[in-house]
Amino acid sequence: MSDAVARPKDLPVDLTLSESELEAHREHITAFVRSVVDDAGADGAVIGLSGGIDSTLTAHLAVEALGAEAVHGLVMPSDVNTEGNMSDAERVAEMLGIDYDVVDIEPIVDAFVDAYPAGEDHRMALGNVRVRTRGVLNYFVANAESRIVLGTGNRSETLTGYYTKYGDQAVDCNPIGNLYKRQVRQLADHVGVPEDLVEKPPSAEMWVGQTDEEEMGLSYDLLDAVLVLHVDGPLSTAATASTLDVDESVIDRVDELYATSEHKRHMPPAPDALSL
Ligand SMILES: Nc1ncnc2c1ncn2[C@@H]1O[C@H](COP(=O)(O)OP(=O)(O)OC[C@H]2O[C@@H]([n+]3cccc(C(=O)O)c3)[C@H](O)[C@@H]2O)[C@@H](O)[C@H]1O
Ligand SMILES: Nc1ncnc2c1ncn2[C@@H]1O[C@H](COP(=O)(O)OP(=O)(O)OP(=O)(O)O)[C@@H](O)[C@H]1O
Ligand SMILES: [Mg+2]
Repeated sequence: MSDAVARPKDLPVDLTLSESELEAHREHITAFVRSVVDDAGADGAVIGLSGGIDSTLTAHLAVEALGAEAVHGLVMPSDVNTEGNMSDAERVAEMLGIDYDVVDIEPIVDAFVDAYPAGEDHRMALGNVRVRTRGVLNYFVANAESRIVLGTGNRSETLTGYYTKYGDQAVDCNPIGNLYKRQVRQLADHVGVPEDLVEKPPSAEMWVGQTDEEEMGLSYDLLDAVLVLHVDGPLSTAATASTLDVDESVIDRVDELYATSEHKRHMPPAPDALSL
């Protein structure tokens, strides 16, 4: 694990949900998924399966909500995904008993690079193309099979903008969108997701070796604590830093992620109507 990741021990903020609270979230989320599908008049849902905890938990709850026959999984490997994650994604589909397809996205990504060769060496731009390509495939299936696209965004990602605009956030709903990352792990454990998947380090897998915590520079547990106390909560920068026993620069970093991602949490703006 990199030294650049701020990871204090024994954080004094406890996000742990009780068993009855976890059960309440489970029922609330499954009811939500059912109502989104019903209100849309859709026949079911489609979800991208990455082998990560967000998609694993969301797929699990979708099957509880809709039944396995109503959920279609897409496993979409690229050249930068590990085989372990892709086989975990297939394992999840098989465990849940859902239909799934494996679609290699690299030829599609290659077509984008052929169309715009100057982008090839831009790691982030190319990673975002991989993410957006999966979004296009999700909607291809959703349109053709009358399904809604299930997103897997959680509150920690939403508040930091840690997703690709019109990529993995291009979805019809985010069932786990109100849970901080730590609570995602807890709920996954509660509903019976295997421990190795619950404990796996989160990765966007947009390039080889990427991990969320290294890129953001702080652990999810610390990030979640700052979000709860300061971004969602009432504490000042100084009070949050003092409560968590971290440097104020950590809080500033989270504030910066929150502020610079504001545009991702809104519909694209247009000028005010001009009355002539
Ligand atoms: N102020 C502003 N107002 C309106 N639009 C603004 C803007 N600033 C940038 N933009 C637009 O947004 C674009 C940048 O946003 P975007 O394309 O999303 O790209 P960006 O935010 O630069 O990168 C995506 C971030 O999300 C992470 N990610 C992506 C996908 C999945 C996961 C995961 O956890 O699985 C994580 C990824 O590692 C990276 O840190 C700019 O090119 C511009 O078009
Ligand atoms: N190779 C892939 N195949 C299919 N879907 C993918 C793939 N990579 C990413 N996705 C989709 O994009 C979503 C966002 O990725 P993200 O990494 O945030 O979540 P995750 O992989 O489920 O969990 P973790 O944060 O633990 O890695 C995934 O939940 C999944 O729906
Ligand atoms: Mg992932």
